[in-house]
Amino acid sequence: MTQNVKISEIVATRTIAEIIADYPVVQDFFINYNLQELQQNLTVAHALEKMMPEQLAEFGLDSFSLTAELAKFMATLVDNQEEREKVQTITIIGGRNKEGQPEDVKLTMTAGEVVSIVGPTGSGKSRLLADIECLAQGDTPTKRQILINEHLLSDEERFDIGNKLVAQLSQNMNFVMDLNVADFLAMHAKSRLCENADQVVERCFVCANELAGEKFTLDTKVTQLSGGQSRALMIADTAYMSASPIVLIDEIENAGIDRKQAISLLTENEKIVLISTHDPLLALSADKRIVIKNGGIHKVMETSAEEIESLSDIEKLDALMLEIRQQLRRGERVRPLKISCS
Ligand SMILES: Nc1ncnc2c1ncn2[C@@H]1O[C@H](COP(=O)(O)OP(=O)(O)OP(=O)(O)O)[C@@H](O)[C@H]1O
Repeated sequence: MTQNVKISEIVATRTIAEIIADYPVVQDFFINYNLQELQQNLTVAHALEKMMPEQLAEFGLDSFSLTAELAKFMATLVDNQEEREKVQTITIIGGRNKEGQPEDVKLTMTAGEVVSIVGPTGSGKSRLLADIECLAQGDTPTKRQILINEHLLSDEERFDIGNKLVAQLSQNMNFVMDLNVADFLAMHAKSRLCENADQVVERCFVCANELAGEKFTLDTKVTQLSGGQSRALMIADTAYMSASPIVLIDEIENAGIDRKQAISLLTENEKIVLISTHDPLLALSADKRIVIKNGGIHKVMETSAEEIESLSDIEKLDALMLEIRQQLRRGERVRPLKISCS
């Protein structure tokens, strides 16, 4: 409420130029209503007075309702920003494993932390990600609770903020809209109120192509992208356009993309990143790992100094496997290997 009063005051008293200086995305609001010609040295109300009423009537608006629309737009902008900035920690409070035994865990993850989730196939890794995605409150099969900043969320908060807090990159991504890559990215940039949308779209495209094995163009239809290319596109999209402070990744390893680069991209900007994985390189690149067994959190382990040291050897092994994969893909014979085990 106080926030909305403050925004109304800003809209009523500041010039358009001043508002745009503080909230650059507001420029897009005026472009949407074809009002880019408004005199920027005036307040919104004064600038609108100087316009032909027909111009606004085209959108079924008058000066009063347009000012109210702008205040609403700015309030949403500020609310979203504040909610994201507010997330310092997420906490998992244990529930029950598949046999109904208690999961004796309270695990808190802080902004900037990368946590991997490991465990046998079918053990419950994706379930844990799903619990975080829906901000579970004891109402999923695991009976876990997820706290934000150490607080239980009310139903209203949970459904109101869930979508804004969590970005999910799942195993199977199917695009349903038949847009090309350029339009798809532009649509996302717009709906997420990105500043400098054109630049962000370009950056996403270049980055997605760096991550993906096979190149694609801005004209490629998203429905024609391969699994790996779609994954790469969505990783770049999440990294550059999503302001969600929590990123959940379900098995990135089979996508044929540069996983290390993908993770370092996603871990920029103080996000909390959780990755379910069977890949040793990814598991050990995290700050800690959650070990899942029989549907429950069995252990939480910090990545040790020794494990970090062995990462460079694991990377060499990984590069070797990649090279073998490439040879197979190119239709070549796999060259003899010379491996020494210590
Ligand atoms: N604590 C639990 N209580 C009840 N059901 C559970 C629990 N944990 C997981 N499950 C269920 O077990 C099934 C397998 O779990 P899930 O798909 O999360 O496994 P996974 O480790 O991600 O497997 P994969 O490595 O093959 O992707 C799912 O149906 C899930 O809902």
